[in-house]
Amino acid sequence: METDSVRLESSVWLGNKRHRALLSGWRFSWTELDKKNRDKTTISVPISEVLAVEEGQVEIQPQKKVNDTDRDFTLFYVKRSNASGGKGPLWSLGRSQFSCPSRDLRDQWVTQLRIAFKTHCPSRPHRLLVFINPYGGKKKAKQIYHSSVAPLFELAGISSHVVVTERANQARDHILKKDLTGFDGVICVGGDGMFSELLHGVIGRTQQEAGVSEHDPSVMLQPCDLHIGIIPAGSTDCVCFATVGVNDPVTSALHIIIGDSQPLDVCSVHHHSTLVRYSVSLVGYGFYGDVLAESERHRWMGPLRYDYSGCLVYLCNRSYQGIVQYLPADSQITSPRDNSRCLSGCKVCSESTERLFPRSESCSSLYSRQLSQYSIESEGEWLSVEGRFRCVSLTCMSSSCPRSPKGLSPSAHLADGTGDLILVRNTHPLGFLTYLHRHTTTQDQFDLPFVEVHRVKAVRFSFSPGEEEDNEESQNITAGSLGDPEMAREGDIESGRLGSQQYLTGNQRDQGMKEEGRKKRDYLCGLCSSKQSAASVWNCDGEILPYNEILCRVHGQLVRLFARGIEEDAGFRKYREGNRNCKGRCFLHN
Ligand SMILES: CCCCCCCCCCCCC/C=C/[C@@H](O)[C@H](COP(=O)(O)O)NC(=O)CCCCC
Ligand SMILES: Nc1ncnc2c1ncn2[C@@H]1O[C@H](COP(=O)(O)OP(=O)(O)O)[C@@H](O)[C@H]1O
Ligand SMILES: [Ca+2]
Repeated sequence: METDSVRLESSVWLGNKRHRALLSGWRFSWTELDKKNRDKTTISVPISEVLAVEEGQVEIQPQKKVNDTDRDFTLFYVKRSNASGGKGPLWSLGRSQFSCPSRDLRDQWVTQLRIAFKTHCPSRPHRLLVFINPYGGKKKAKQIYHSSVAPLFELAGISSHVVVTERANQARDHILKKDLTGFDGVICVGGDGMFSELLHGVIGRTQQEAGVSEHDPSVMLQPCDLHIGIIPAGSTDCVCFATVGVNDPVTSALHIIIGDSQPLDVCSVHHHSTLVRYSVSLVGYGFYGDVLAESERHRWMGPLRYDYSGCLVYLCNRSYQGIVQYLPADSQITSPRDNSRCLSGCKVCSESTERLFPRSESCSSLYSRQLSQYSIESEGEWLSVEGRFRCVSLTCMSSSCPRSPKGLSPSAHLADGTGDLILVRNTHPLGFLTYLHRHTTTQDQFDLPFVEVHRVKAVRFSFSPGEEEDNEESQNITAGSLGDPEMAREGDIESGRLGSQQYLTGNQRDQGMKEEGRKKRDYLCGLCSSKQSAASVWNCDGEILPYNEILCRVHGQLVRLFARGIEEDAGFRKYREGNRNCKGRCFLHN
């Protein structure tokens, strides 16, 4: 329940200008007064966006410096950048130094402001577990964290335990196995692959603790309380961009500090009744799978590897035969072509919370929700599409990123419990180029005769193995029914990005890894030179999955991020669109 807000009002000085400062209604504002005591400009900051109040004149960059005069205090708060001419999603640290008429009044201001943000913002994190991937993106994650993020955490009184990873999956395993008592959130400094490690750790741990089997595709997964924060320092940074609106370490750090909370839909991916991955941004076959596989050979190029591989794969001109079955979402509510955008405070997402988690949920209604949400057995509701596809993608969110500021599905929602399925049928090379190019412009990429898009709750994919992809048996070894997932986790072999990330045991795992490695190698070598009928691989949030058949389900609002969705007003939209129009491509704040 909301407690009464604190109130204080007095005259203060900012530099040599007199102001009236007012703390009231959970806002702190200061108004410049002219010589005749008339109001000039007012700046108003919600208490929820105040980071810290310090006695004296304080600076934190490059180092904390305090000039302790006994009538001064410094306020640190979230400042919307107006570099774009409007209130875009880019935030910076605001700092204002106030001088009070007396020390007593200064002490009152400091006390009251601190009381205000402590009582009004109880969900701010106090202790964070931070994972830094020193090899992600342009290999600048450590520098980004220590120079731009750590000083802000310190200023806000957040203590952090930092782990610089030494191998792939270290962050995931840490979250799965180590004592996390006292941590209010886990943070990754890296790209989408690093985020994915945290996602798997947090979901896996929550299910372990709740006694839920992740391998059962019809199970109702337990929503996760531990928040995930992302400091972007990777190559695509799609999850950060799509949930914050910009890839900027300071903006993300500020969202973390003020304890923002954004629920996120997650898609589970099963192969033959075994959970193989979770995904939030992309489960893609064909073009996106081929680009990812090709890009792994050029990792030394850093983020540019995707552009280079994208061109190569485009020139290969490949398509794949398959069957896609999907369970449509309720088309009465929203549609992927309704031209809406999921922005901060999205009504569709907040109304979905009620639908996904009814308030009067008893044990029995929880059970009935499980059955109704996952009535996979009601075969009549599934629709089927067969054909030859350039690419097939499923995304739980818009998947916007600097390469594509409106994303794979611009009207998708972050937390509505649905995903968008995009089917791009085989077409001539120029047609496909038009489709790809439209991701970077304001033109509608779905308004093409060979593209269809559906809002879905679940999808089954089955691609026909081609001549090179004839070993169904090896897939059973790699990811068949593998028994106790807990046992498997214990002995999980460390692997690079191309290695197995499944929870396998003993010989099965070794054999499976060899097979999987062989398939990936064959795939990479065969790109372009192989026949049209060869299989692609799945791109699952940047991880390669070499299966022909998978089952995907969307789990509404399964995890929570320290974010609030994209804040965008008309001014920023104009700036963004202007940027795009002038160059055709729009790379924002990367
Ligand atoms: C002619 C211009 C073509 C431009 C096409 C642009 C389409 C961009 C859509 C991007 C969707 C991104 C979905 C997110 C995927 C990431 O999870 C994954 C891994 O990221 P990271 O760990 O940071 O490396 N990134 C990719 O798979 C890159 C796909 C790039 C495709 C060109
Ligand atoms: N110390 C490490 N050495 C090797 N790989 C790592 C390490 N730490 C994390 N990884 C793996 O690196 C992959 C890519 O990391 P990411 O931060 O997403 O960078 P990028 O966006 O450039 O792909 C992730 O899948 C992660 O599992
Ligand atoms: Ca969604």
